[in-house]
Amino acid sequence: MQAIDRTQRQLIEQLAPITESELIPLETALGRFLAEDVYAEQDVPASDISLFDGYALSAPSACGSSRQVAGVTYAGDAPAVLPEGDFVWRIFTGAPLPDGANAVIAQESVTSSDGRAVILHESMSVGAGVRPKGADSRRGQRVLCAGTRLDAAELGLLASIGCAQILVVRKPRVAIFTTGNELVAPGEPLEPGKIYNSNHIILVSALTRLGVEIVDLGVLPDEASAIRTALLAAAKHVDLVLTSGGVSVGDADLVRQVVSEIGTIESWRVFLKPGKPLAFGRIGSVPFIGLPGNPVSTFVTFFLFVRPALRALAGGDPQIDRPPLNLPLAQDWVAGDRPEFIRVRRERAASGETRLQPFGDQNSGLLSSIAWADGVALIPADRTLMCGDMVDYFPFEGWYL
Ligand SMILES: Nc1nc2c(c(=O)[nH]1)N[C@H]1C(S)=C(S)[C@@H](COP(=O)(O)OP(=O)(O)OC[C@H]3O[C@@H](n4cnc5c(N)ncnc54)[C@H](O)[C@@H]3O)O[C@H]1N2
Ligand code: MOO
Repeated sequence: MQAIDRTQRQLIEQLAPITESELIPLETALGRFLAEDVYAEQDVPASDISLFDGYALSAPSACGSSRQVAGVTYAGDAPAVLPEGDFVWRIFTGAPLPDGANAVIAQESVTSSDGRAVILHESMSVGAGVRPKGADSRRGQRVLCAGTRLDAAELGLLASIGCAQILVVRKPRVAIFTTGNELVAPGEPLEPGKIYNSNHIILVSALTRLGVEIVDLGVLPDEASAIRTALLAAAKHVDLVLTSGGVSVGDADLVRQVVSEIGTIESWRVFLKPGKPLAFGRIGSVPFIGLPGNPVSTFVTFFLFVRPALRALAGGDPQIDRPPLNLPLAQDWVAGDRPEFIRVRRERAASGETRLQPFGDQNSGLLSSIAWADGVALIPADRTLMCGDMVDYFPFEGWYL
C-alpha cells in the first residue's frame, strides 16, 4: 500500500494535458479552464473615475474654501473640462473626472445653499475619492493565466476588460462504468440479492459539477469478456476511463484483472480508508481509474484522485486545495491502522466553539453518512484522539472547484 499523496502524484504525472482548445462566448465559459494567458487591451477604468456622489475639484484645496459649481457629469457621460479657478464640478459615483480635476469630495462633506456654490468641509489631497485610470487592469497587463478555472469572479474580470469570447481547453471526455451483477437502476423492481445503483448518480453528479463531458456507458456485469470489450471500446473515444467496483480481491472483482490484461495497472491499493483498493493504470494510451465500489469509498476517492486528475487533464493546477481547516473533534476517536477520512459535520458547541461531530457509523457502505456530513476529517493512523484534539477538516463545498 502506498501513501495518499504519493499515489496522487503518480497519477498526475502520467496525465498529459488536453491540447485542443475552443473559442467560446463568455456566457458559456463557467467552470472551463483557460487555454492561454489573457491580457488587457485597455486600461480599466479607462479614465479616472469618481468613487462618490459629490464634487470633483483640483486638489490640494483647503477646508472651508468656497467654490462655484461649473457643470455636472453623470456615469456614462464623456469626461468634461473643469475650468481653472475656484470651481468644482458636480459628479456622481462611477462618472469620469473632468480634465483638470484630481480629487472628489463626497456631497456629505460640503454645504450648498442653492446648488450653485459649495463650501468644503474637508481639506482635499490629490487622488482622494478617485479610482485612477488602470487601477483594476492596465493595458498590456496579464489579467489571468492559462490553466485558470473560470468561475463567477474570473468571468467578471474578463467581462471588465471587454472580452466577449475566450479560448478554453476542450472539456475532458470521461467514460464511466459502474460494475456488478447486483446493480439495478432506481425505479426497477428489486429482486432478492440486488441493490440499487447509487454510484452511477454520484459519478454523474460530481462529473457534471466539474464540467466534464460524460460518456455514460452504463453497468457492466461481473463477466471478464464483457468488461474487456466495453473498456477497449470506451478507451478509443475518451481522455479517461472511470469505473466503480470490482477492484478488490474477490472472485467477481474482475475490473482490475481485465485492465492488467488489456493495458497496465500502475498502482493498486492506497494506505487510506475508505478507498484502499483504488487502482489506476492505462488502457492503451488512455488513463484508467478504478474506484472502489463501496459508495462512500467511491465518493471519497473521486475527490482525492479523480478531481485532481481532471484538473490536470484540463491544464489546471491539480493541487488547488486550500489548506484544510484545523478544527477540534467533538468526541474521542480511536484511529484505525490506515489514515481515515471520517464523515463529520461542523457543529457549534455551547461554548461557541465550532467542533467536528463524527457520524456514528463510519462503514464505507453507508450513504447516509455522506448525506449527513458536510465534510471529512483526516484521522492519522494508529492515534487515539481526545475530544477537543485538532484535526484537518475538508469541507465538501470546496470539492467542486
Ligand atoms: N478479502 C478482502 N475483501 C475486501 C477487501 C480486502 O482488502 N480484502 N477490501 C474491501 C474494501 S476496503 C473495499 S472498499 C471493497 C471494494 O471492493 P470493490 O471495488 O471490488 O467493490 P465491489 O466488491 O464491486 O463492491 C463493494 C460494495 O459496494 C457495492 N457497490 C458496488 N457498486 C455499487 C454501485 N454502483 N452502487 C451501490 N453499491 C455498489 C457492492 O454491492 C458491495 O457491497 O472491497 C472490500 N472487500
Ligand atoms: O477501504 Mo474500503 O474503501 O473502506 O471500504
